[in-house]
Amino acid sequence: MRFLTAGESHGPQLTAIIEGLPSQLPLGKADIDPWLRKRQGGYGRGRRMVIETDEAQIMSGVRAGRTTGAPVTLVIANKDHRNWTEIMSPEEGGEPRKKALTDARPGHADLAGGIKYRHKDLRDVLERASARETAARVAVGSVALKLLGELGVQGANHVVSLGGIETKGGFDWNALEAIEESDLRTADADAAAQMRERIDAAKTAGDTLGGILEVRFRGLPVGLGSYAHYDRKLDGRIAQVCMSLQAMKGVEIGRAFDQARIPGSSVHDAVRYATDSGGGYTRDTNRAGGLEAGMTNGEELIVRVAMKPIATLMTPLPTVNVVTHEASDAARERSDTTAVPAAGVILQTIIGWVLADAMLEKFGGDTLPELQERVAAARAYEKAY
Ligand SMILES: Cc1cc2nc3c(=O)[nH]c(=O)nc-3n(C[C@H](O)[C@H](O)[C@H](O)COP(=O)(O)O)c2cc1C
Ligand SMILES: C=C(O[C@@H]1CC(C(=O)O)=C[C@@H](OP(=O)(O)O)[C@H]1O)C(=O)O
Repeated sequence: MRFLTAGESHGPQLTAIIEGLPSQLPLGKADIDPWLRKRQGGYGRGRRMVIETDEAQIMSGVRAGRTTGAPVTLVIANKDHRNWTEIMSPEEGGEPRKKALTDARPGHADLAGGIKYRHKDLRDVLERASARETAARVAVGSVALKLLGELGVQGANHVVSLGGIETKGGFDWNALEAIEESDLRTADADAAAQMRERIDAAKTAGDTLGGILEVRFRGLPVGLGSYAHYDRKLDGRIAQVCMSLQAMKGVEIGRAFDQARIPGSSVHDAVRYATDSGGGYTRDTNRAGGLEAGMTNGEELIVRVAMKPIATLMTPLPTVNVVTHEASDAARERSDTTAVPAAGVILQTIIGWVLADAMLEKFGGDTLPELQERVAAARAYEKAY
């Protein structure tokens, strides 16, 4: 499978085209829109999220609630565009240049992007660098999650820490409802209350906060990805999509950074075979986070990602005006104080894409029923092996 997205933050719409989906996959707005709404949520987001109520229009590739095998086109309107029609107009004219953004924000794409594409109005950079683009990626990823669901794979995401406040108790699949109900995507209500206070304080100070997200998937068959070549290794492919998400600066599988400090006997997962309960391999622990040698090993996939604090500061850092070269304060654009909870939602959907793609690679199939048959056969083989 492959996909492309297009669209600017304040342009008319975001567009995504997915190619290579099997036919006969039940698919409708109801599979996509809840993910778009979740991505907009979370305590600490800015006023843009009040303007937008994201929903996807399915423009091709689906008829009567099922994929046909043709490319699927998804469109998400930017409601805010009506306030930016002149500034964003593709026509040549004065308006965009009059309001040029020239005070490059440290931590954002502005300066390097301006030099790279030779823009002096840094809006030409930020419009596409903006994480608004992630609405399109989430729409695409939600389709992947739908496919995974049909193949018996379930995902989850939660906030591990935000602004230095750690959640306690780890992750529990039984706590999914509490996570979904929390505006900080954690079942730890005490930590959430502290996070809210810290976000309020950061906002008052004109500052911003980052955090750590965890994404999990269970029900994955053994052997997605491969050890045979670097670009087929699933850990590398997962890290790529995570790192390509705006503001993500670190990825670990399992608890890799802690494990780097302790001996192997406390890191690797002992193997058993369950002769008494219908067969199948089990592990005493899952410290590897479900991946060995670039392949799923049948255990739960655990990915953790570090998000840096938002770059746009209302109490700005010193910068330089790229037209006059004079010292100035970094541009103050409307902005989020934190987007950590939203990032968990995005990460789950985009990792879901990698997993769905790896499923299709291993099992093939032009249609969902063929894929389902092959996955079922692989699961039986895994147990008996
Ligand atoms: C959901 C989400 C929302 C974001 N909102 C903002 C924002 O309001 N203001 C901002 O400066 N950066 C925001 N960012 C981060 C920037 O887009 C990002 O830092 C920038 O594109 C530079 O890329 P890099 O941080 O990956 O180096 C957001 C990121 C995500 C994932
Ligand atoms: C629009 C979204 O996020 C935006 C991401 C973003 C950035 O610089 O990345 C900057 C802000 O843009 P605006 O100035 O329009 O409020 C965020 O709101 C979104 O997530 O849908």
